[in-house]
Amino acid sequence: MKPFHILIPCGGTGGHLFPGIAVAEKLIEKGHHPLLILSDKTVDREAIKNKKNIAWDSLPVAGWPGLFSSKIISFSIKLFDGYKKCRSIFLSFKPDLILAFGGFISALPLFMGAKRKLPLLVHEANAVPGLVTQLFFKRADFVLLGMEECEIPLTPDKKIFTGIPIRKELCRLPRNEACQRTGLEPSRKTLFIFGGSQGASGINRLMLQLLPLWIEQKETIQFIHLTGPNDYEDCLKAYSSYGYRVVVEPFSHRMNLYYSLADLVISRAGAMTLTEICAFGLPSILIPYPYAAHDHQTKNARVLAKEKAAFVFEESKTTPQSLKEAIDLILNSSQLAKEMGAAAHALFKADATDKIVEIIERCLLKKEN
Ligand SMILES: CC(=O)N[C@H]1[C@@H](OP(=O)(O)OP(=O)(O)OC[C@H]2O[C@@H](n3ccc(=O)[nH]c3=O)[C@H](O)[C@@H]2O)O[C@H](CO)[C@@H](O)[C@@H]1O
Repeated sequence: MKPFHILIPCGGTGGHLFPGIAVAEKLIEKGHHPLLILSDKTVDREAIKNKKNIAWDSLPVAGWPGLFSSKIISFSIKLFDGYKKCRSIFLSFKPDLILAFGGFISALPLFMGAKRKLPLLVHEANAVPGLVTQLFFKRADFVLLGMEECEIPLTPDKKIFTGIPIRKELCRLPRNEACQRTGLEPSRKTLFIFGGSQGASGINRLMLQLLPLWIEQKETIQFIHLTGPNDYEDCLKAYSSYGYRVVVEPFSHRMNLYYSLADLVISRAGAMTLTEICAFGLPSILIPYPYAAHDHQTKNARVLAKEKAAFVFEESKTTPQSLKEAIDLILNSSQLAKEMGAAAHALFKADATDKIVEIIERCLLKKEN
């Protein structure tokens, strides 16, 4: 097959960007030329910085602020600049197909791709379709679903359940090796806490309130806590003041080490995070972000809860005591932990990347003929 140019808008947040990276790496392996379109946000720069082999550009656009928002003027200016930049990317890169992973960054490339009658693929990671999917699903050649539960009013031949592509470096390491590389101990129970790609102040707050309750288990437990940029110092100080064994980072590129060590994950319920929990077959306690659009994180979390793979806690009703009870229940019952992990692993679609690349190539061949 001749090499094609594939434009992949996937910036704005780790949950969109990491699947884009996974597909881009596979496309490069197959001799194609992908170009990722990112946003100007720090999280995008952080996530792409170790991927020197992947070409990317960025658009200066912002998310839709709402019609009556005071940010509507700055949104419009950015949209105009974004339009000009996007047009120049189309002129120089000459894409053959657009694969969009949703989020505000996808709208302009999909719009321009549609105007040029290019094949369009829209990947919807969540259990509820986001704004971009709602705007473009009718025009897309195929909508690719991260979760089968996502309802989109299309005939079954137009929507394909692919799952969510996972970065190839996210593979399990032996516990001893992961401990050596993190300074943690293999014999201790390990809680892995994080809040998606940008941290979660709600989860950080709950954990800080919880820390005094574990003092008696201090010698048998250890923590890995990715805080996001805002609460890093406070969290680090709190763990140190109680003398816990812990790794605290604002953002980490060592997710494979941490998933390999985790006995239990406590996290938000972003779609990419859930896919990774399932890939590693881990039990989890999910605290969905309460302000996510259409409460999609709660619906994502329910997909795991329905299979008894995760406990779901509503942030506003969660107390440190209720959270600790659930954590202790899972950590103290290896049978329960094993069953939850196995239920999570059964939900994992290991061939998501291959399937998406196959669909891309099928669309390109059809366009050629
Ligand atoms: C608040 C909100 O609306 N968040 C959305 C956003 O979340 P967000 O960007 O947080 O995405 P996810 O939770 O799905 O994924 C987070 C990703 O960041 C990685 N990671 C995280 C922390 C870290 O230190 N290092 C690191 O590499 C994780 O391994 C994972 O790959 O996009 C997701 C995909 O559409 C949605 O499901 C989420 O609901």
